[in-house]
Amino acid sequence: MSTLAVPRTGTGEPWGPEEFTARLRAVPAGRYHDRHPFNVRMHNGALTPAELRRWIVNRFHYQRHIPVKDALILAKFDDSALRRAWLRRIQDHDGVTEGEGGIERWLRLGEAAGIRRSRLLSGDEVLPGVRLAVDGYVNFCRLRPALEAVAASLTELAAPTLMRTRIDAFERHYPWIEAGGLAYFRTRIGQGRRDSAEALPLVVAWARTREQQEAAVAALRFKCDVLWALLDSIDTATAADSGAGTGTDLGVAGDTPGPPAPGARR
Ligand SMILES: O=C(O)c1cc(C(=O)O)c2c(n1)C(=O)C(=O)c1cc(C(=O)O)[nH]c1-2
Repeated sequence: MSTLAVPRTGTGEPWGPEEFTARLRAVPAGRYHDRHPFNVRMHNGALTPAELRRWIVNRFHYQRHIPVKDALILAKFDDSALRRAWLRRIQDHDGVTEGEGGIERWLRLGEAAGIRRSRLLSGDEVLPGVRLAVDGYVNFCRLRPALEAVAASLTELAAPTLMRTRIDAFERHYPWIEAGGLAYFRTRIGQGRRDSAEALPLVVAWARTREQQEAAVAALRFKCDVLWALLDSIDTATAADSGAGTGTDLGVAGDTPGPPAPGARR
């Protein structure tokens, strides 16, 4: 796992809170997935409907696992206030009642793009690399200490800006997606800000030794790699389409799903 590959000296004096915070912030500033070629093409309006639909289908796999990894993190806390705060994250995605929450909003995004919710829910078209990236994140949160699992969520420091860029890009370049479908992204701007503003002081307070601080920075790097690898996988499927010259649209609403993406799990 990449966290093990990151050298940890752990021998130095701990960084002061300001330096540590700056080092944490520098991670997504340098390697967040907003720079990934697939996202760059999305923002430039260069994606075909088939490519955008493939992204929506595959990103749903990430979305539906966020409350799972948050439940694993919650189980590590021995403090009621912390558990309450983390429970809210789960509710942000699952809703408090049926028909609410981020997962429901993502399903509506799919519908706004012409993808039936049953196709998202089936998971049939999730690419192998996307499965591995998401498993990697969930298992990281399962196995690593709370400090590192919470530090990994700090990619959200960069997410609100990306959400704004994405909303602008969708409105400008992909008007065939019904406007109501963008509610997921609009809601996440505030939630991402609040989540990262809450998590950052926890990480700064919990990491008392240099080794813990370095582990937190490594966790955040690992999470950036998860997001990057996820897009690599989607991008490779896109490249395979172009190579085959098909440009097959896998996502149009209909009772019969299109053929699976190249490399998709059958
Ligand atoms: O669309 C994106 O680019 C993006 C990125 C991230 C992120 O940075 O991890 C999250 C989300 N979206 C998101 O919607 C979301 O709910 C979320 C939760 C978390 C997390 O690690 O706890 N990251 C993200």
